[in-house]
Amino acid sequence: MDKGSECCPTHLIDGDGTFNDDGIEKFMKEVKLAECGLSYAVVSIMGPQSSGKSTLLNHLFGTNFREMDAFKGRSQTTKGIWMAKCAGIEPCTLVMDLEGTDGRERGEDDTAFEKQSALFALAVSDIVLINMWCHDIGREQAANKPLLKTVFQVMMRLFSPRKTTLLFVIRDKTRTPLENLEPVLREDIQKIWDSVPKPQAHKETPLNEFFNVEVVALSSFEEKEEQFKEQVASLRQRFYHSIAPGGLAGDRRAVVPASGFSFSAQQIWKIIKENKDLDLPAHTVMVATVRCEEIANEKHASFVANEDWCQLDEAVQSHPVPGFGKKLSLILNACLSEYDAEATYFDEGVRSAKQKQLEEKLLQLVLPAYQSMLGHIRSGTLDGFKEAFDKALTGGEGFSMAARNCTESFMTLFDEACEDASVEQANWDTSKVRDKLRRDIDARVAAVRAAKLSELTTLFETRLNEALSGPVEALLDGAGDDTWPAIRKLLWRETESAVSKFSIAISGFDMDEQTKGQMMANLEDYARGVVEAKAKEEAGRVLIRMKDRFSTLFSHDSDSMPRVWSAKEDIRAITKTARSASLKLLSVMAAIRLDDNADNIENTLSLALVDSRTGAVTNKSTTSHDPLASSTWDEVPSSKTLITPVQCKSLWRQFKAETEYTVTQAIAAQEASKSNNNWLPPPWAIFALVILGFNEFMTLLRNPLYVGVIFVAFLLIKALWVQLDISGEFRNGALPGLLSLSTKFLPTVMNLLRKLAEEGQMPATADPQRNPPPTSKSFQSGVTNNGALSSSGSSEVTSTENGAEDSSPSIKDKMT
Ligand SMILES: Nc1nc2c(ncn2[C@@H]2O[C@H](COP(=O)(O)OP(=O)(O)OP(=O)(O)O)[C@@H](O)[C@H]2O)c(=O)[nH]1
Repeated sequence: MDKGSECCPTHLIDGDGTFNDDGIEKFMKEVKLAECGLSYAVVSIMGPQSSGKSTLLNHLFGTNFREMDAFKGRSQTTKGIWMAKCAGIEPCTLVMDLEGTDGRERGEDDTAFEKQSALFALAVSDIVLINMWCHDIGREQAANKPLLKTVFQVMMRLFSPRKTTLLFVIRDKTRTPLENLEPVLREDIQKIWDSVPKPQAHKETPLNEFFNVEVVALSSFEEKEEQFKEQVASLRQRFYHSIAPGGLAGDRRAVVPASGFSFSAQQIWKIIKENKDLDLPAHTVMVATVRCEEIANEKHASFVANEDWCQLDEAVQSHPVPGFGKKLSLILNACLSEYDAEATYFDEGVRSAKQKQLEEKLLQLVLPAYQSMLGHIRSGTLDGFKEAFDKALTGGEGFSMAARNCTESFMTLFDEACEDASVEQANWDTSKVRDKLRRDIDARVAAVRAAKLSELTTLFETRLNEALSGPVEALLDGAGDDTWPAIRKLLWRETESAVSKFSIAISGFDMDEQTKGQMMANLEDYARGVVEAKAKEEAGRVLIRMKDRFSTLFSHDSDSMPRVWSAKEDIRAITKTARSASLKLLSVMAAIRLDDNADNIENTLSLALVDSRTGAVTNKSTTSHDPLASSTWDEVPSSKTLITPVQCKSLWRQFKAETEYTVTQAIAAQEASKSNNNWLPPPWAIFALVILGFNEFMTLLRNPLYVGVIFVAFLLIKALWVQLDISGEFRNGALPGLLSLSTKFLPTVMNLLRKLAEEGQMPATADPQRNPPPTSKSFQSGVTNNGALSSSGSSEVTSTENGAEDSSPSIKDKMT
């Protein structure tokens, strides 16, 4: 017999009924029971004390249970329950050596432990060996009868018990063949079965529904050791593949997977100790629940510590991980597969429920990482969209087309990326993230659209501003009858052109007609606004413009040459024309006329401010009705009024006051011109003088002395004329001129004579070469010097001289 490798038996339950938790765990690890799944069997042996049970097990299974020393006498060696692994038997077979029954050590009445251990053995074992002496068969007082009774009684306490094989091992068989012994034994067993009180449900249940009864007889180990060993070797064969169909083991209902064996045994013993009934199927579920839970927790913990998962989790915090879904699914699958592999033999319902729980727990654990991944995908897609959209717009693609194409392609990219990130085990919904992305993309499109439209609007507004401001200003500057029609024409033309170009420019923005119409209307309004603003601006400068226009027309003739206020100029008519032109300007500036509505402003103004019959300004304050005493014009809305009637009146008054001086100056200049030009006698008098004075004139010409005297007299008179500023004195009238001259005449003559005397004395005292005698030229310059001297002595004279120069160029001409 091949005993294989022996290992030390473990004391599973001690004599006091204490379960050896640590011992069984250690034992399970030693024999690697957890790896066996359902491929293991449990055998236990019961029987009277010192009936050679340990001896049989050691020979049968190659175990190392303590045997009683034959030479020391029959006393109890096995206390409680021991467990060992059978050597060299497949599948893995565990064997339990139970404390012998009927022991003197516990006393006659202490059968509690016997019952408990019997129930434990029946609950845990597939095969129960019942060791009995051959000579007990058929005996009324057989040692194993109470044992069998106990076995059958406790069997009733197992709900839906598994069918256990009871292998009766008849020890020290006699010459009586087994064929004769077995029926007697079975009869004994049946009798005991019948005598056992059963619950109502099992009153009629036959023995073979609970037990497979097998019988084997062995020779005495002590007397016929060789035969004993041979028979044991033969019996051992029956334990090979005991759990296979038709094997020695009973049915395998409610069998606990090997990894749950220790826990199951522990719980069964606990229940037995508490003297409760043992519901094996419920127990199996309980064991499965606990074990599956344990396995699931172990797998969860190992997943948390899994290196691949940790790396993936860390990576996804900072950046998107390509193939995230596949990688995570693989790690999850590996973990769940490990769970399945370990929990596979436990109750199906419990196992799958726990697997689901584990899966949920794991998915809960990885959810934040998945969400991070989705966040990366969303933000990455949005960034990509922005870039592609901007590029498409820069590349000249139409706005709507670019928005649609980019949106579609990037939503598809998002869906693909989500697919790549999706975890096989989870059915997570990405619609919320997708919706958010869609909203972000739409918001971006809307923002870009608003910016582009605003850009376009600003561009067209700037163009309109440039196209309208200058020309409108120029048109208003030359205010006339055609000003507003021309402005209207300009406005219409520029607006039409701008609106049609704007319409083409915004056609790519896929806008509804209403919005489009509104935008074009806004542009039109803007154009009108530009014109109106310009008109307002010009209206603010109307007084300056009026004065400019007045002075331009007043001071320049029809050829734009500066006027000389000679006598022939009609100042009154010129003033009237210039004022009318200024009034025209005022009437043009008074209101905005972009709507081609006729108004009566010009007429009202000219009637109210200029009296056409007399050409003089009418003083309306004296009349009963003043059409300008109003703040609105008839037929002109106040929004279109630039200068109200009252303001016009006030402006006109100011204008008049400020231009009056110019007119006065002109009149004065003309008067001066007239008086300057009147010093010569009339032509007929000159003609008469020539005719009548011809003889005297000829006499003078014939006598050079006369000519010299006349010349000196002329010079003297001329000097006096200049000194006395005779033309200047008479400018203010004849009488004031005569009075002024009468007071100045004598001193001036005296002064002249004194100068002449001084000049006459000089040749006698001075070097005649350095001071030559005065010639006619030096005398003339002396006159000039006198004038200069006089000017230094009398500012009045200087101003008079200057005045003469200014007002009478003819005098100047004569002087030169
Ligand atoms: N007559 C007889 N004696 C045997 C046989 N086998 C073993 N013995 C003897 O019986 C005595 C008890 O043997 P164990 O194997 O210790 O018996 P046990 O039933 O395990 O004893 P406990 O564990 O104390 O209940 C030993 O002295 C053995 O030599 C047998 O087949 N026939």
